[in-house]
Amino acid sequence: MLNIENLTKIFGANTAVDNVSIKVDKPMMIGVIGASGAGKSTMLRMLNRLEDASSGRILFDGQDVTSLQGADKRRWQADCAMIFQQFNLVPRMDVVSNVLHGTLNKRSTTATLFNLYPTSDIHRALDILERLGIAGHAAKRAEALSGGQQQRVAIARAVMQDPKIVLADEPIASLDPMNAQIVMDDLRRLHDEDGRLVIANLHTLDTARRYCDRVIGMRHGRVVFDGTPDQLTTGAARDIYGADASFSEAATSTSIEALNTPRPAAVPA
Ligand SMILES: Nc1ncnc2c1ncn2[C@@H]1O[C@H](COP(=O)(O)OP(=O)(O)OP(=O)(O)O)[C@@H](O)[C@H]1O
Repeated sequence: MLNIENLTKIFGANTAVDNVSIKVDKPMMIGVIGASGAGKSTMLRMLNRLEDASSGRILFDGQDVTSLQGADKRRWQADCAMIFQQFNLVPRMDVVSNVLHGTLNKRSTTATLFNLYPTSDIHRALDILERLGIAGHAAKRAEALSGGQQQRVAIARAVMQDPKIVLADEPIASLDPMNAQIVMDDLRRLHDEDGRLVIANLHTLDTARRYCDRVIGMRHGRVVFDGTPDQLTTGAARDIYGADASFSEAATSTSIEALNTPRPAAVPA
């Protein structure tokens, strides 16, 4: 379904993403790991066309999305929802309106300017918030919510887009361990329950191992590991992070509970 071919991004003298090729045959949850500056964000941003590739192609269901322009590009961006570390909500706007923003790319400018949403969309937004356990906050301003709750609103906004791919760029990097777990559980549900392809940049090995079906390791812009969580040994991690023999997994770990514990259901806010 997704075929990344020889994707490269050059910023001046710096090659941020260097000839990356990745093939994804079916929806799954993919974690991308690597040291700071490895090129993880740049790759994700090229996928949803926030950044243009210097060379290479991204094919989705056979269509080259790297060459899309205008309305076609916006349609692709709607199909390819993005979740950011800092949530990127409109802070003074209420939660349900933030979620309704997920339909922006599919609506006319007039409807958007006058904040006109069909009742069916409002009901859908409330249903999504309900499913994520935060419907009780629907009328509050986004800025009044905790970080974890805001990230769940961002996930709800992504679901509202009904995307084919959900991209998450360090979605839990600003959260405490408990909220990080709730957010990761929600992202996992977008694959398990909705069958979506989810690709998340993660800064901790244990999270990638625990939640992902496939892990891609990047170093200096290149893919240096592509395998299952089981194959992600300490040695493989050392190659990804470029650490010497003293490499400690703890340095890339969060305090999210120990590996292999059953995932609890998301708890309501
Ligand atoms: N807009 C830009 N202009 C110039 N250089 C950039 C730009 N965006 C990223 N870079 C550079 O590209 C390289 C890869 O950055 P990127 O943010 O993709 O890495 P990352 O793996 O996501 O790191 P982090 O985990 O710190 O976010 C870095 O050297 C970075 O400085």
